[in-house]
Amino acid sequence: MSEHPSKSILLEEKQRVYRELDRVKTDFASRGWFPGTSGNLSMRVGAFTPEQFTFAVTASGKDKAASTPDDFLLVDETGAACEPTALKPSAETLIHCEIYRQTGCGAIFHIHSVYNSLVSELFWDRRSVPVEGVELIKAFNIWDEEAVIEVPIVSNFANIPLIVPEVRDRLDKRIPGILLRKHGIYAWGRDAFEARKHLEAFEFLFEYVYKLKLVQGR
Ligand SMILES: CSC[C@@H](O)[C@@H](O)C(=O)COP(=O)(O)O
Ligand SMILES: [Zn+2]
Repeated sequence: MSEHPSKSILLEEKQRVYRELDRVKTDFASRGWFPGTSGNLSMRVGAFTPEQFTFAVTASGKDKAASTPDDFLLVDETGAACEPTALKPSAETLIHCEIYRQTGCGAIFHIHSVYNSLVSELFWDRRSVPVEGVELIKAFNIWDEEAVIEVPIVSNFANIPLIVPEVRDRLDKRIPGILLRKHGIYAWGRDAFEARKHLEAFEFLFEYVYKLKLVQGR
């Protein structure tokens, strides 16, 4: 049997990823994107196949505005810790696992915001948020004139494993994000830079969609 990739991950790579996640965490905390300890972040490390991969993820329930040596841990494709640790991975780690498996992306950022929660409920009946012809759609590398996109919304069960099959079924590889109803968004990209760019674009677009609906009164 071949060695799990986590075993060969260099200490330097792990430290580099932890530092990068810490910078993102500090930035998002300053924007108020982690209310009440919500949200979680992850970045992949080492080799990837859909069957076997490793990623660094935020520990569960931490104050995400603080930086401590206990903020992150490495987990495998099943969400289990790769090293002996007292830390608990994010309660939503299995959602990260599924997104990595489906997309092979390099980073996944999850935040709760008022606008992403509002649109996830306003458009729940159609199970997606339509965004029509807004320039920032280009942040998703979609360049069509007056592009129309639909951002998928899935159920928000308290039992996280129940959410995973819905994520698998509804994830649209053209759209680097998925909403959980009245909960928040998962956005991803090939690296931390791209995942952050996508998340910022989603948050802009959700505020736009919500406010447009409000002023149009429909
Ligand atoms: C504290 S409310 C938010 C949580 O229930 C959850 O949705 C969340 O985003 C953070 O969970 P965590 O286990 O810290 O990663
Ligand atoms: Zn959450």
